[in-house]
Amino acid sequence: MGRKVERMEKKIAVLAGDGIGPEVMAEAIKVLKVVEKEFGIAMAFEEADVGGCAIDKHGHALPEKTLDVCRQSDAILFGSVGGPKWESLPPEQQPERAALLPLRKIFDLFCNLRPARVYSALASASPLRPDIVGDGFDILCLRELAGGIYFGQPKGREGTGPKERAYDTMVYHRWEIQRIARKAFEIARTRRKKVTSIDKANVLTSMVLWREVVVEMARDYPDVTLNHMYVDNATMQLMRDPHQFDVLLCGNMFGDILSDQCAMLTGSLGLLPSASLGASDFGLYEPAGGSAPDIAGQGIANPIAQILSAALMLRHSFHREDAASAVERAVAETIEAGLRTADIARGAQRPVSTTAMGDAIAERVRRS
Ligand SMILES: NC(=O)c1ccc[n+]([C@@H]2O[C@H](COP(=O)([O-])OP(=O)(O)OC[C@H]3O[C@@H](n4cnc5c(N)ncnc54)[C@H](O)[C@@H]3O)[C@@H](O)[C@H]2O)c1
Ligand SMILES: CC(C)[C@H](C(=O)O)[C@@H](O)C(=O)O
Ligand SMILES: [Mg+2]
Repeated sequence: MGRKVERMEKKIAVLAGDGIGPEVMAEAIKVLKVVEKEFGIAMAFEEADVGGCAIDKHGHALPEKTLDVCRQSDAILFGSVGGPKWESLPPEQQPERAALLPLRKIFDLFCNLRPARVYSALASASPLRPDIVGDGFDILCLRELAGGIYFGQPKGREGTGPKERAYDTMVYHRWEIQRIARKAFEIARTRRKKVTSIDKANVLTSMVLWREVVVEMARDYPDVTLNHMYVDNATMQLMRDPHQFDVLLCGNMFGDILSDQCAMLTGSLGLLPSASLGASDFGLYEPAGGSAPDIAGQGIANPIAQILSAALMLRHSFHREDAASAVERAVAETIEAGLRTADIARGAQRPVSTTAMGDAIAERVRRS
């Protein structure tokens, strides 16, 4: 079929984590094993402990050995971390703070792509009215991932009694805004050429700088339309008319919040993949949603976000557009064929298990 055969083996650090992480990860690996065979991409998968399960086994959410596995890999495929079991630990030891945020920071993965698109067969799974969903929409939530209030200093907690206080600081440097804005404009050029920059410049000084820098950067991209929107209005506009958006350029916290909203507007959080990228081909790929403790262990989680994250890895870290789009097509066709996990089943539709959804997608990749 004239497909390119990769000579170099791609090393993938597989960090499944907690809750539904291992369940959905198994389906993504299943699909990647078919890709390996059908598309001639040699892949070596190395599993490593992360999150709450790593705390239980090794006393730390991100053991040094896991970090070494990541350092020696071409990409990280990440599941999810956290859950009620570890919520009583001191905040800085909890899986999210002690594993996921350090991974993003250590590898300087500042650029987080969260593509939210409506599959035509799934339009009825969206909570939006049919006349609003229309033929569907396709929004790229582009989230700055290595700065902002998540990492800004100082942060802390001090004092006791009524005077006890706790604080976080929203900090953005010019260079941090420049590099994520450049990505937004470059990506918009490959799409519908529109960037909506989300801020709260009417209140937050860091967001005043955000807006100024985005305006400056836009001068290099006269072919791209730029507009600005306050984050509170954006939550409303996403419900009212999602079609007005192409690339949503967001800081770290606003992107976290708006991406969950975008996911649900497409039908479920279980559909939204993500790619966290830096300056090189290396990336971390994970579903936008979390460990879903409410459904973990039941075999009913939707594996699509994890499988689509693997597709993003094929595209962005391995530059295999052919394999990436084959996986995305297989997902679309499986949905067209009527398969639904519980989160996207509506009315009389009978939900299938996590494994059945993974099997069906893998089979379609095999036949592609
Ligand atoms: N990347 C990550 O590791 C990550 C991301 C978000 C939340 N978390 C952590 O996960 C834990 C639970 O957080 P939460 O409940 O706020 O958010 P969550 O994303 O885990 O779950 C929110 C809701 O979405 C549903 N959901 C999520 N993914 C799904 C899937 N694949 N299929 C079907 N339904 C799905 C869940 O069942 C739940 O009802 C917390 O510890 C949180 O910090 C981790
Ligand atoms: C688990 C948490 C630290 C994480 C975030 O806030 O970035 C998650 O919500 C996400 O969207 O990736
Ligand atoms: Mg989130």
